[in-house]
Amino acid sequence: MASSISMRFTPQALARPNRTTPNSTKPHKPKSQPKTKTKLRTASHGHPPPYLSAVPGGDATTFTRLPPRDDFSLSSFDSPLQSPTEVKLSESNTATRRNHGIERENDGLSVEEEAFDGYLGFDYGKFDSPNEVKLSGSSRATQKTSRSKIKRENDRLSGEEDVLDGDLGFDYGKFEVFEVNSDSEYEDEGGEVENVFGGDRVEGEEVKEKGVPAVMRCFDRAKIFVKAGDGGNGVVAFRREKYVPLGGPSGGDGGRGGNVYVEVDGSMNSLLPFRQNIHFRAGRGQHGQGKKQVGAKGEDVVVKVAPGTVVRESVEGGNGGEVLLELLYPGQKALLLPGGRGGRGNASFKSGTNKVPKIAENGEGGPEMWLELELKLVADVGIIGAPNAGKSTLLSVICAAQPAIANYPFTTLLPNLGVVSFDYDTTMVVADLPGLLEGAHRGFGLGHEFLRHTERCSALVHVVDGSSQQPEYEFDAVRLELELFSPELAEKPYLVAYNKMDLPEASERWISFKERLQARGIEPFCMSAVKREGTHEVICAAYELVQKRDEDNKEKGWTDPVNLNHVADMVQKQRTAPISEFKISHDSSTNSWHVVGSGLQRFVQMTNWRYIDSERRFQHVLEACGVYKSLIKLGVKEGDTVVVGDMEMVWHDSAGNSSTNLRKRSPDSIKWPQWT
Ligand SMILES: Nc1nc2c(ncn2[C@@H]2O[C@H](COP(=O)(O)OP(=O)(O)OP(=O)(O)O)[C@@H](O)[C@H]2O)c(=O)[nH]1
Ligand SMILES: [Mg+2]
Repeated sequence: MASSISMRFTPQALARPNRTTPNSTKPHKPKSQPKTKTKLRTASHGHPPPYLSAVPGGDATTFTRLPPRDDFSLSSFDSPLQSPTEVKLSESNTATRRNHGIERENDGLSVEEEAFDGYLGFDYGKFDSPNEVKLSGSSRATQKTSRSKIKRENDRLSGEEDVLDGDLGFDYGKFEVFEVNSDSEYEDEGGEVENVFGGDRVEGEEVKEKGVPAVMRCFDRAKIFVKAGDGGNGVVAFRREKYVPLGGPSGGDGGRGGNVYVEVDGSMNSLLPFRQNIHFRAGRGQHGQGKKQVGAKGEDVVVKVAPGTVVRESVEGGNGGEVLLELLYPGQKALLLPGGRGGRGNASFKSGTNKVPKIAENGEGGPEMWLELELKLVADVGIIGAPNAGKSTLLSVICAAQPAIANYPFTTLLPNLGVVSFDYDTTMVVADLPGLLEGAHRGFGLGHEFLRHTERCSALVHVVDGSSQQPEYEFDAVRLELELFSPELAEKPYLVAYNKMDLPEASERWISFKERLQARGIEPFCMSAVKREGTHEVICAAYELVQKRDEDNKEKGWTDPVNLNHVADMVQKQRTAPISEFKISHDSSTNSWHVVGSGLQRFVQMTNWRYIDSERRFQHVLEACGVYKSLIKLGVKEGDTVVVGDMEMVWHDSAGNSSTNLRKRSPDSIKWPQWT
């Protein structure tokens, strides 16, 4: 390819969520946000507890730590003086959470908040005073969802009032953060240890891990509910026509329920649309009608996802269950859940022995499940490194991508993709990831959230900031974070690119850095991304690693999973489970017997108890598949409760006519199966 393409997950995309549902075919209509004015409630009475009193001196490190993620709920938010605000993914306006008043007084520290909007970004560039926290934000007036005021007074500094243009997410663009010491804890004047960012942190307790704010989580993770359509019911009908006596049964079958598909939409680059729409239900089949008319099929539902989406079964309390699908390429379409079969009408039950059947089935229930979607970038090479190392600069000089570059950490908040073209045939996708901090695995910074995107990369380029105080320490810290995140990731082939060689401090340290790494068996590269020197060598070496990896994979016989419909196949297999496969368990305390088997369960669910013949058929099937025999063998007694599927029945020892052993309880006590 002569020209390079670049894709970028723009923060603006977060600020203006796409309101179209993934399965919608309607053109996108921007909806105006409701103008909710959220006035900040400040604790104006009395003095709130001191925020910080004194900052003990700490050893300066080359790393600047971000506060733990708990700071997204500043202690003032947790204050009992203020009404708690619930944040839900479904809420389009997340700004309400952030627009609560903050008022603190403190002897040693002033905290000033103006606005939270836009997206996450720490500005360490304005890193003035070691004991001052400033939170301020520029107004990104794309969606003025709410306006709030934060007034802050301080014993030393006069308060300042600012109007918030509440938007999605934080704008840390002008977020000035003081250098916190290693534990984000400070001793106040009384000598007590206090958590800077509020919360009930107990000494020695692990730093609470928290995800990024909802708006960012939605970018690459989502939880959705899918349900295939139920089948339509069959009906009992008889042909009535002039001059046609005894027209016979003519009840039609119900229609099949709609299927649930998952399709890769090349135009999507995030899972953000799932913020608005998380329930996907296929239509149910129509009921059958007289004249042997079969019900119409239910409408299918197509869940559209971005390329690189991993679909997992959601496990309660777990971190995602088994991987069901990995959808990498646009156009891939998987049948996930097939709709339920339509119930048969009485025309289908006509036989030589029963010419006037008064029986019809319910439609089969459509399966349903909660899914966890995770978007992983499909990149060949991932650029990793500490914040401000020059990762984005490297991406910008090797391809046409134009990521934001600035001289402060966390310029890159979301991964940037770029396509590097070597010649017409050879291209390579490179991802520039947000910077990694020491402690990232415990939730510091942003980079950790995006590390999983590198799981698909064949190789990593580790950019080291040569101008930092201790480049080797920086290198080791990032490597350690990789290992802590995932040992497999740390085993990926990588190369080290020592950057900013144009700066004298970097070139001075290069020789010692190189020698130390060589002693460890690593051959580092040096480059100046800004001057485009040495970058070509780095990227060519990365390409070689990618090629080598691909060849290794080919040798191992690695292939993409071909059958995308295997979940649907599994469902179908379960459906065809023979009715004679069941297990019986006995509860002696209640004298009840539970007959469990997926074939039987399905049979009970599809039995329409409104028709007398249905019950007769039910008894007959239970006898034929050996349930009666097994129960008698296990010692069932007169009056015992027998639960088959959802149906509760009572056992009667009736000699001779064994087919009526199981009878429904008196109408009041019957527990009817739930179909809806
Ligand atoms: N002198 C010099 N400066 C560089 C070089 N490469 C990058 N920079 C500067 O370093 C600063 C940070 O560069 P970025 O590319 O934004 O760094 P990054 O690693 O993407 O940073 P984050 O996205 O915040 O993690 C910018 O001011 C760049 O101009 C280089 O080779 N020489
Ligand atoms: Mg960057």
